[in-house]
Amino acid sequence: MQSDIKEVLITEKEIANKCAEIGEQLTLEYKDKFPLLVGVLKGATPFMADLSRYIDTHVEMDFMDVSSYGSGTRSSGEVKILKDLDAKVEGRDVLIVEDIIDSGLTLSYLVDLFKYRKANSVKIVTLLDKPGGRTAKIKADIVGFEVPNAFVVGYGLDYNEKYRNLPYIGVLKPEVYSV
Ligand SMILES: O=P(O)(O)OC[C@H]1O[C@H](OP(=O)(O)OP(=O)(O)O)[C@H](O)[C@@H]1O
Ligand SMILES: Nc1nc2[nH]cnc2c(=O)[nH]1
Repeated sequence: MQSDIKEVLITEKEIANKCAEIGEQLTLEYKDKFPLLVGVLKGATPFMADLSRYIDTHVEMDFMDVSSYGSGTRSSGEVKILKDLDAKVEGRDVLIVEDIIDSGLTLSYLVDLFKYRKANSVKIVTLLDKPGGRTAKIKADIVGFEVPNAFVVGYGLDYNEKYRNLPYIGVLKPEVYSV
């Protein structure tokens, strides 16, 4: 698997340090608020797992599966709910935990949905931000790293369901992409 990687953009150590730093910030921000952490499946699972262990206050953890990507590297532009939350959102301080904001379509859909469901507050933490890919008007409250306008894989992010289990973020060799 690792021989398919052209370049490592963010190392395992850099990700771990960032999770600790953001976790500390969230601990202060959500002290005594019992926020609802919403992990967006499947890509955000490693970040949700690692980040949550650095938040030293009570949180509720739930997951939602929405998809705007079919197979490959292009957004279909249409967001579908594949799995909804178990938790009720009304009155809650919601923190959406994402692996990446690219076009912004997934997150702008989720923010609107949680506001419609009467959340007390809706914030976004994303490990990666790709501002060059943006089509929707959306900004994360907390960003781990900015990445260039290239398709990245690893640490939850896939290419055709592979590479999610890479411990770092990287870019694939061109010959790996199917045409
Ligand atoms: O800003 P956007 O252009 O909407 O892209 C971001 C979304 O795309 C990826 O999810 P994907 O739909 O590929 O599902 P996955 O996490 O299950 O791979 C990623 O995990 C984000 O949720
Ligand atoms: N794997 C992966 N999924 C994405 N979804 C939106 N942008 C990306 C990206 O760069 N890589």
